[in-house]
Amino acid sequence: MEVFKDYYQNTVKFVKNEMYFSNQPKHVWVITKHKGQWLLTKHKNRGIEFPGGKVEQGESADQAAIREVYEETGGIVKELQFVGQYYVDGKGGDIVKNVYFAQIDELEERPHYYETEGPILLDDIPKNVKKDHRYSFMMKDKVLQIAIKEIKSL
Ligand SMILES: Nc1nc2c([nH]c(=O)n2[C@H]2C[C@H](O)[C@@H](COP(=O)(O)OP(=O)(O)OP(=O)(O)O)O2)c(=O)[nH]1
Repeated sequence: MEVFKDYYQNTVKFVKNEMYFSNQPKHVWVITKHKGQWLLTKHKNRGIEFPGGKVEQGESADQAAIREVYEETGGIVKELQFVGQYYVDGKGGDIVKNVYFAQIDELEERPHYYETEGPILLDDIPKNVKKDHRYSFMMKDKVLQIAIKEIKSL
């Protein structure tokens, strides 16, 4: 287990490859790649981040991951790989979130992208992402680093 502080100084506990905290997590986050580029979205309030959101009633976490990627980027998930799960007792209460990696083949243009402004493609995630106000708080803690390290080893 890796334990660290998030952007808001809340303690995050991350466990790789295992649904350690809950087998019915309520949140998902998906690190996505499209043709060699990172595929992100621009949340209207939080800024640039990988797609994700809440698991809806009657939906599995995996289904939510595929749906959120499509809603927020237009990306059609070809393959979804589970990376790990984390727990944070954060602002707004305690949450458990599944983190995935998804390879996207096809990017469909959509009339709207829910609470986001749609897809953002990047060759690289900037090194100074923590200090860059254009990026969401979700991009500013160790979850991203752990996930990217795991993805490179897949
Ligand atoms: N690292 C961290 N994450 C947090 C904290 N509090 C908190 O709600 N989160 C996560 C859970 C959610 O993914 C996100 C809050 O977003 P939200 O409630 O607006 O929901 P969302 O946009 O992700 O979901 P959706 O409406 O697209 O379904 O941030 C916290 O204190 N630290």
